[in-house]
Amino acid sequence: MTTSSDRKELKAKWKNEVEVKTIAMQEIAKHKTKDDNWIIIHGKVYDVTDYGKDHPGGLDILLEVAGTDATSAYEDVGHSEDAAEIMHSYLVGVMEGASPEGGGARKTSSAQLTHVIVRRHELEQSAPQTKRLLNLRTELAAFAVGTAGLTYFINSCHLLPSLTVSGFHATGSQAAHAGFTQGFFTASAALGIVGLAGLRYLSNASETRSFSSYAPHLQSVSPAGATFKPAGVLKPSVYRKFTLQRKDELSDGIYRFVFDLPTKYSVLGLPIGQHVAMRAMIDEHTVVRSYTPVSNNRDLGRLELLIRVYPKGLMGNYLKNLKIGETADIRGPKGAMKYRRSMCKEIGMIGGGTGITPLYQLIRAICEDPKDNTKISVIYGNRSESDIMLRGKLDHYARVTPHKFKIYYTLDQPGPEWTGGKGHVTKDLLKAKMPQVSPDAKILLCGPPGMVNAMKNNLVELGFEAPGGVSKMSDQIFCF
Ligand code: HEM
Repeated sequence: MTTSSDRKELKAKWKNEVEVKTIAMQEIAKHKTKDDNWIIIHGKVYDVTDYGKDHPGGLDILLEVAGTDATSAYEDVGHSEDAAEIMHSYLVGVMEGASPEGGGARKTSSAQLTHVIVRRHELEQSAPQTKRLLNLRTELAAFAVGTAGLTYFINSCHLLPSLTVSGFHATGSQAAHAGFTQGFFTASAALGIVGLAGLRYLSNASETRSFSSYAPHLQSVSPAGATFKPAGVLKPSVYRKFTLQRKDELSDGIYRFVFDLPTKYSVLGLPIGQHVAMRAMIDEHTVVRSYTPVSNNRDLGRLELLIRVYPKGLMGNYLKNLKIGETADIRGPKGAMKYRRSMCKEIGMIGGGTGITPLYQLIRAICEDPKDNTKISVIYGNRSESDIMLRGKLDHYARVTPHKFKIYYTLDQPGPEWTGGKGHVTKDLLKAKMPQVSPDAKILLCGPPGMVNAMKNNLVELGFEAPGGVSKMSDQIFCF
């Protein structure tokens, strides 16, 4: 972990390093091999040849962008501050034509841009309206309270009757006038109170315009909330501490870890399809792993992870040994997938082992959303029956929403009683279980790299478009 003094040192170093040479694009483009890999991020040139083997995202992904501007790919991943600091040590120059801050080469993904525009639009629209409503509400409240108070005062002092009866020997018209005045004040008070209640109702209703303007405990209205990015507790580039509330071993090696969010009404703020990164110091090394929670924004106050703990798995064992009440560093959301309702008509999913967790996020969102009619077909492969994760939930969705969700389990080592699929996922099985190639169909893959690569090749042979090295929402075959 980098301390604040390390950070200061790095910043000072960085200041000097800004004076580095300017490099032309033609020159940068020549460094595009495993043994000589330069990339551009925000207008700065980095030699990542030596970093490849240590890169938590893998060497291959850095090779995909070798010799090119990798800014948008880098930004799409949602790297942490740590990544930005590590990067400084690999700086070799500034791209010719880039601004001193590197802003010239900075690209903002269209998704981010849309988000900012929508937010600004919402603010412009709603702020004056809310202000107007507030002013009106205050004025009416003052009027109502004032008139009600005056009426009460007049009535309680019997001021009007005494005026009419004793002092002035009221005439018929004076008595009528007093009655009118009393009636006027009473009616004004009543109207003021009714008006106030009406305005309160209207301004509450206006809050439904923007998801983020709800009080947190009102935010999780439906799984469709996933199409927004609610103001959750996660921070994309800063790790926050979350306290372990419980851990259970569900079956051999599969653990559930439940972390508390800051309050019991807090919303995690994870768009469907995205994941979180967890960081820990293990044997003096910083270890970072990505996990997709099985809880979502509807599960207020908690973050739930389902993890297979392998005997040598660093983070799995770290979590297994974490005590209740201790904290873990988590940041997010991360990842290129942000599911939107009815993003396509059919989704095929192929999951292997723990790779079911990101797929499950989408399955849950779609099956629990009556307005989402996307059809999902899943092939879920495991070694043995006891390795199948989330089986109860998956079978439940297949039972209650059979018109949109089908699942086919296959095992490498099935027991004698097993009636599902056996062995590896073949091209024939893909043909039988996955959607046909169409612009309205997507295939999502998540599992061990061997499985993912084999599936990619088979699907491409079946006619699906081959994806690039860095996953994009627009890919027909999307790899988590
Ligand atoms: C000098 C440049 C880079 C540095 C220092 C760097 C560093 C890191 C670090 C520290 C992580 C762990 C997570 C975090 O703390 O953010 C990470 C993850 C990752 N990085 Fe990079 N990175 C670089 C460039 C890139 C580029 C150009 C790409 C894409 C083409 C990329 C793709 C990824 C991916 C996919 C992950 C894994 C994310 C996950 O597991 O959720 N990185 N990187």
